[in-house]
Amino acid sequence: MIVVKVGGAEGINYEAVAEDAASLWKEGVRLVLVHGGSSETNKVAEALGHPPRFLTHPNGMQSRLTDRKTLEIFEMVYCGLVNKRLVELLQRHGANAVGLSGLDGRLLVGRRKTAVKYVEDGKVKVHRGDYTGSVEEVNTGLLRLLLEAGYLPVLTPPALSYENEAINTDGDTAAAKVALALGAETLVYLSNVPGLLADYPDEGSLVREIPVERIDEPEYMALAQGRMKKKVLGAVEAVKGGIKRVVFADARVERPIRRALAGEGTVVR
Ligand SMILES: Nc1ncnc2c1ncn2[C@@H]1O[C@H](COP(=O)(O)OP(=O)(O)OP(=O)(O)O)[C@@H](O)[C@H]1O
Repeated sequence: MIVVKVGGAEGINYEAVAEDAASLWKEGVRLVLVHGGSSETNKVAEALGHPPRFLTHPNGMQSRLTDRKTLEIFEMVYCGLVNKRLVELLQRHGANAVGLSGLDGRLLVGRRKTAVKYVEDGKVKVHRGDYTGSVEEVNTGLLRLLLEAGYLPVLTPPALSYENEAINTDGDTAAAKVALALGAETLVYLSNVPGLLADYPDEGSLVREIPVERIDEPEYMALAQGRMKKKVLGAVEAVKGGIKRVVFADARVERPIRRALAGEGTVVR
């Protein structure tokens, strides 16, 4: 079983991702796709006159401020535009794909974080009423039902809170939870870069391998900084949880999944 998370940054070759996923599928490889949609969401939000806002948390991480209107725009893009684009392309390439959000059949359930701490002008403040949260449970029964019946699931945030509200949740973490819950051997993260870059955006600085047992060494700790911190630490956690390897690879190329499986990109194991 392979879980592939398709990032939502500019430049993703959806056609190539779908063609590759469908051909693997037809060869009998069991596959679940999870996708993002961040850059399209930003564009649609601008166009609808509700521009994106981001909060910087005390630990330096950033997240999208998600009020009710933002959540609705997020759903339009993730569950609508991006999910259906992938399902259509997969169907065109012969895979019987089914697109589902975390809400459908309680596929991804988690805790809503209504009060979010953020930093502004050097001060820690609290933003209330946010529709964000993290996935804690995956409905593997529903996923197995689909997989066993020959469908290719295409999953997207939002998740469902315990109070049955939609919550914006991080796609990378959701993909890791799905991979762990299904006992996948490989988790692939595709985005618009060749993998993890030690000196972003210099593509020549691609990190080929991160051995999890050496993550505490300064050379590897240095990689777990800024925007990449969540990705690196999330991958380490996934491997520690039982996934054999996590590969960060390029989604701008032909056959992106096969290349990742061949070890092109950053391999965390
Ligand atoms: N050190 C780094 N190595 C690689 N990529 C980096 C690094 N620092 C920042 N990035 C950026 O991180 C982004 C991660 O891509 P990804 O598509 O997963 O975005 P995302 O915001 O997680 O998308 P979504 O939330 O829609 O899934 C890339 O677009 C890349 O440009």
